[in-house]
Amino acid sequence: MTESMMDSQIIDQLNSGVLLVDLNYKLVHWNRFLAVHVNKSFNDVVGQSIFDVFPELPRRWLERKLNSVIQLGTPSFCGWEQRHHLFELPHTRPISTDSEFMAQNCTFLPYLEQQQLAGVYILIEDVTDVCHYQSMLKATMQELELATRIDGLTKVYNRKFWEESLTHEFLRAKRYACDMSLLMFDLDHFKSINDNYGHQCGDLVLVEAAQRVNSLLRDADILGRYGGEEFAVILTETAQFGAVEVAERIKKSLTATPVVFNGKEIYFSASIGIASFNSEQTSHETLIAEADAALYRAKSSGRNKICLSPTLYKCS
Ligand SMILES: Nc1nc2c(ncn2[C@@H]2O[C@H](COP(=O)(O)OP(=O)(O)OP(=O)(O)O)[C@@H](O)[C@H]2O)c(=O)[nH]1
Repeated sequence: MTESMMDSQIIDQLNSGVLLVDLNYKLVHWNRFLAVHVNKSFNDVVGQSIFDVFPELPRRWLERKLNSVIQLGTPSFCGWEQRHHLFELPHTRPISTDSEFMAQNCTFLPYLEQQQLAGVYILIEDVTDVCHYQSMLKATMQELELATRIDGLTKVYNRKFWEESLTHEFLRAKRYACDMSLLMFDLDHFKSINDNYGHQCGDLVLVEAAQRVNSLLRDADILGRYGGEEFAVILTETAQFGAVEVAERIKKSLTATPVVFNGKEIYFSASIGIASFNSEQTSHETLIAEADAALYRAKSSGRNKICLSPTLYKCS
């Protein structure tokens, strides 16, 4: 057995495509893997241009690639992350993937005959599994990243992310002298809802309150769960007057209809504190402290009220 016969037997056993083109891009050889996946025997295609056999190939790009291998005599590579596939070969994996075609890593190697460059070998490696698992990993990472920002119960932002956002918005407002307001609201007598109807009912009220408020806000506003039954909203580009309007809407929406739990109607309300950005405030914490003080006044003046910071506005 000659060395070249052994080579071609090994090449035929490979679980990757091996294809040889001459300097005019005509097919000189391909292995069994390709014959199976293209569903054509080598004899059907020998001597034909690679671009006729695979009309889907990006001709200009591939010609440039092959030319550089021919001219420089050095290998080249195209991974699936750059191009998912070059050749439209079906994949045979029993997994659902994003594409009906096999994801490929393609390597281009100079082919020498008697020390002379005579063509280019193209190795086609099936990386459908790698591509699939990478996509799954990416999706999971994105979900995880989202989970670190979201409150598990109410699905609004958690306190950590919300406070980071406030830091950012505060700096922006200070730098560009923008309007910005903060609403902090706390459900009234929430303990008695838990005590009278159970924690599941309390949870339902929290979820419903968050949803109602979220539906009233602009896309640029940032709603977060600050703690237990306390929420906070950053109203970007919103001065005090606008913030009062939003607070009135929230107050109305929360009290308008009850939550129904086990056939019982549970009415609920919230007390709301408002603080607006001004250039004398030194940090976002000042703003929180002012909104919190206003919320405290809303509670102590009877609940289901809106109060502004500082005390220049009477609670309504
Ligand atoms: N169901 C439920 N209850 C919660 C959750 N987080 C905090 N709480 C409850 O919320 C209640 C808050 O009670 P308080 O701080 O006394 O406030 P309140 O009863 O709303 O009274 P005011 O705020 O003064 O109107 C406590 O009973 C907490 O256990 C939660 O995620 N789910």
